[in-house]
Amino acid sequence: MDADVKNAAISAPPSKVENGSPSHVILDDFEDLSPLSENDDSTVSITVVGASGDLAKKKIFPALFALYYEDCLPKHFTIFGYARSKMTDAELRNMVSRTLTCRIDKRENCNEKMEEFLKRCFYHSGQYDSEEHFMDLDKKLKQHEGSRVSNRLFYLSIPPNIFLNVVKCASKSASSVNGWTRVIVEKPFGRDSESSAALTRGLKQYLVEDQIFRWIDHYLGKELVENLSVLRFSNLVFEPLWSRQYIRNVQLIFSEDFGTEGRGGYFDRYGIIRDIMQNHLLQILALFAMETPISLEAEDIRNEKVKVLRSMKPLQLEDVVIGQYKSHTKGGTTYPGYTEDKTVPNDSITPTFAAAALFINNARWDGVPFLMKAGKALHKKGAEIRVQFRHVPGNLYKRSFGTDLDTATNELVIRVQPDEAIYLKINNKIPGLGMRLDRSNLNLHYAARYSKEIPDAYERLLLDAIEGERRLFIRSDELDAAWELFTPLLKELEEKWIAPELYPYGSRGPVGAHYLAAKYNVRWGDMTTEQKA
Ligand SMILES: NC(=O)C1=CN([C@@H]2O[C@H](COP(=O)(O)OP(=O)(O)OC[C@H]3O[C@@H](n4cnc5c(N)ncnc54)[C@H](OP(=O)(O)O)[C@@H]3O)[C@@H](O)[C@H]2O)C=CC1
Ligand SMILES: O=C1O[C@H](COP(=O)(O)O)[C@@H](O)[C@H](O)[C@H]1O
Repeated sequence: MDADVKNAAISAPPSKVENGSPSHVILDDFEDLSPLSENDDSTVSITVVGASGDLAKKKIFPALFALYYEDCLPKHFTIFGYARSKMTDAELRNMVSRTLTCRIDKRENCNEKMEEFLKRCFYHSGQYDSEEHFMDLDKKLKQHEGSRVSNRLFYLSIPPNIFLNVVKCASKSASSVNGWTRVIVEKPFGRDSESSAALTRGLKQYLVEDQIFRWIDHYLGKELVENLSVLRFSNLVFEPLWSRQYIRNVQLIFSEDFGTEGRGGYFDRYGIIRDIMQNHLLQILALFAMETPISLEAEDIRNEKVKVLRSMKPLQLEDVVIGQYKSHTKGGTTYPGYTEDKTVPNDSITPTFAAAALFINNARWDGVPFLMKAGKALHKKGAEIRVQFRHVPGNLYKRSFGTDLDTATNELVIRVQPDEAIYLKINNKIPGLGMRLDRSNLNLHYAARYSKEIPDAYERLLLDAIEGERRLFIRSDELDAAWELFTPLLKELEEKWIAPELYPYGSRGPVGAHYLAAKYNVRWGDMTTEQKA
């Protein structure tokens, strides 16, 4: 990309992000978001590269439609699908409409809005490494943009080995000449510190940092993850407790009740530690544990997150348990083991489950175990943060809890998905003449409290990228720190050829995870039966 084009890209026209504050931080309702740009002189073209793929169909097109439905896209916008598969515009529209299953489905005028939306969707077939094909795309984009200032967003929804080819061709042949050009790069961003640094160097040959919306971490766009800072920094009752003085341990738990079906080829090269822990769970940990940022500006939040990541104690092999699911028959149905997937080598030792104990070496968190657990093909689907508090010193009601005082400690649960909720387990007197206690939940159950559906994380991230807001994307020093933490462990696992503990499809995962927690006097909160929140 030549210098002029780079400069045009950096000096992006003003968006709704003014004075660095994302406008939606202060809004309490998604509907309040007005169209991004009222400016009739500019247009945004969004090119979904890899439009024929799984993610594009499942997440990106539905999110774009939801944004359109909510009037959050600019007045002038065009969406292009780009991939090698041969397709006409009509075929793309057909594919998109068949897969547009999203939260909008049951809303008023959905069909009408969808028709309007589809009229703005087009397709261009081309190779990923052909500057000529991107030049053809550029011509088509120009036809739609007319004489307006053109802003262009490329979403790389393709396998990582072709990220660089696309960035090279798009930047050389299809960059905007008078507006901004931005590129959203999907995960995985490398396999380790070295490959991640090499990818960053590669991207920087063609783009400047401001243009790169690196490694879209869609967990940061989830409603309850976004709410973490609100919960902590806008309620006096939590922040004073948020330290080693009152918190015994923090648990970050991700589970899926299905295997790698259809994605074995990708997954086997990465495994669950790279797929979930090094990014989604670690990002949540950093947000959870960071100090109060100076402001809500992206850079201030990222500065605090990176301090947490750089304070982490190196991860020890003995603090990690890995597992892999095996075939299991239940109710007459046989669920295949990981290595039975045709795209996975028979002797694969790639972990589909991992648990780890991490520590932050700083004054606030010294000695507090942050336990992470992530697995596929488990008994349920969910993601949650569990904060287990310390015992009440000199507890007057000790006798009411029998010998197991651990069951009497408070626990704050932030259920990220499904069925979003925040609840606090407390001890309470059972009404009556006697003095008997039970455990009850102070419960903020989203479905009961709010009538609105929750936007998909991809909607938020796409909107932010269009607005130029970066707080949910990962800065290069954050990325480096995340890889620095996990790379030595990943290398050791691979070099020592450590075999994962097998667990049956649909089970609660390897027993080793319980021993790991027990080593730190912790019980996994999701393993105990608890009152339904
Ligand atoms: N799917 C998901 O749930 C998630 C995916 N991601 C990431 O998003 C990106 C896209 O994922 P997903 O849609 O699942 O990927 P796909 O495997 O579906 O690939 C997307 C498109 O890329 C093209 N493609 C696939 N393999 C190759 C290849 N070897 N060489 C060149 N082109 C190829 C195909 O289009 P064509 O043949 O038409 O050119 C395909 O439709 C990846 O980086 C993935 O890691 C991240 C989170 C979740
Ligand atoms: O990034 C990924 O996330 C999905 C889980 O996302 P969710 O929003 O459905 O919870 C996971 O299935 C996939 O393996 C991983 O790459």
